[in-house]
Amino acid sequence: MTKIRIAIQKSGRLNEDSLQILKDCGISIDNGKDQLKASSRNFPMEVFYLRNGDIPQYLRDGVVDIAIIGENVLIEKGDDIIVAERLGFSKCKVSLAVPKSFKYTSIQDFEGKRIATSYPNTVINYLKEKGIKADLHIINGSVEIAPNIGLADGICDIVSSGSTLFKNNLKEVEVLLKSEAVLAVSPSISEECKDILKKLQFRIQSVLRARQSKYVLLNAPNDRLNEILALLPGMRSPTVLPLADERWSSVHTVIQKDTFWEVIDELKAAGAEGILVCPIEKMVL
Ligand SMILES: Nc1ncnc2c1ncn2[C@@H]1O[C@H](COP(=O)(O)OP(=O)(O)OP(=O)(O)O)[C@@H](O)[C@H]1O
Ligand SMILES: O=P(O)(O)OC[C@H]1O[C@H](OP(=O)(O)OP(=O)(O)O)[C@H](O)[C@@H]1O
Ligand SMILES: [Mg+2]
Repeated sequence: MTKIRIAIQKSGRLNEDSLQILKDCGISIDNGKDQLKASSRNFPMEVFYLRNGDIPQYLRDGVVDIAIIGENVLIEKGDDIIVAERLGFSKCKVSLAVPKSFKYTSIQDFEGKRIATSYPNTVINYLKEKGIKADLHIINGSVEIAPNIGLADGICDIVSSGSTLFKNNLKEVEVLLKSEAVLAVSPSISEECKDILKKLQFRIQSVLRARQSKYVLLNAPNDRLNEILALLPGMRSPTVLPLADERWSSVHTVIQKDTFWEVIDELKAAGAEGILVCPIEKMVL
């Protein structure tokens, strides 16, 4: 039986969330400690645990069919590789930063300067677009320390909370790209694996949709029901059920997690009571 070969990060920031999304898709993986390859018991899938930075090459060579990888790494090393899904975790930016004391005015300030980075292609392409020439100093980690030890005038690296920049007396001056974990596909994926990928994407989409939504139940006084319903954008329209007390109804619907607090305040103001907000496990449209 054909199995789709998926690469996920062996250890690091993407590992746990990558395994979690597969688990939420109902895919169980037999995972022996220190195993570099594992199989699923209930889905035609083989998992390869690899370094994030090596994954674009494995996709290109067809050693794996798909991968969960930081989009920033794909942009740096695999712009020929297709993104099938954006997965919504490991969100970060790739940015240029300079010492706080540097009076930065524009990208022109990087002309002739030394930039330390682990993302040379990303930096070169960005500077080329802006017509700037700079010297790149390629290092694999602890990039933020480079200006403090006299190795570079500025850096280009991942920024998330900004605390690493802050601790190293640096400030972000240009955002080159925004990234998140993505499901990437090998250019040489077989037709059989494409069918398995379709099934996986269907599951991933249901999981991601559910993660973004909440199931809301509330009691509404009938004389203000229309006002309350107008506040609730449901999947189709809210479900309204009569309560034993005929002056009240029970309203069920799904709302976006992001709009949750705003809507809740408005619902309370409109007379809703006993509001329950529940997580949703899967959401199939
Ligand atoms: N601080 C952060 N906040 C959010 N996402 C991040 C952060 N740092 C890295 N990432 C994302 O997670 C990915 C993996 O980062 P991590 O530091 O675990 O691995 P790495 O050392 O770059 O890769 P490798 O697996 O090749 O050793 C990055 O490519 C990026 O997409
Ligand atoms: O803006 P922040 O929230 O501080 O995150 C940014 C930092 O996170 C990453 O490093 P990581 O912790 O993964 O260490 P690494 O250099 O060993 O990969 C990245 O390389 C930055 O240094
Ligand atoms: Mg890192």
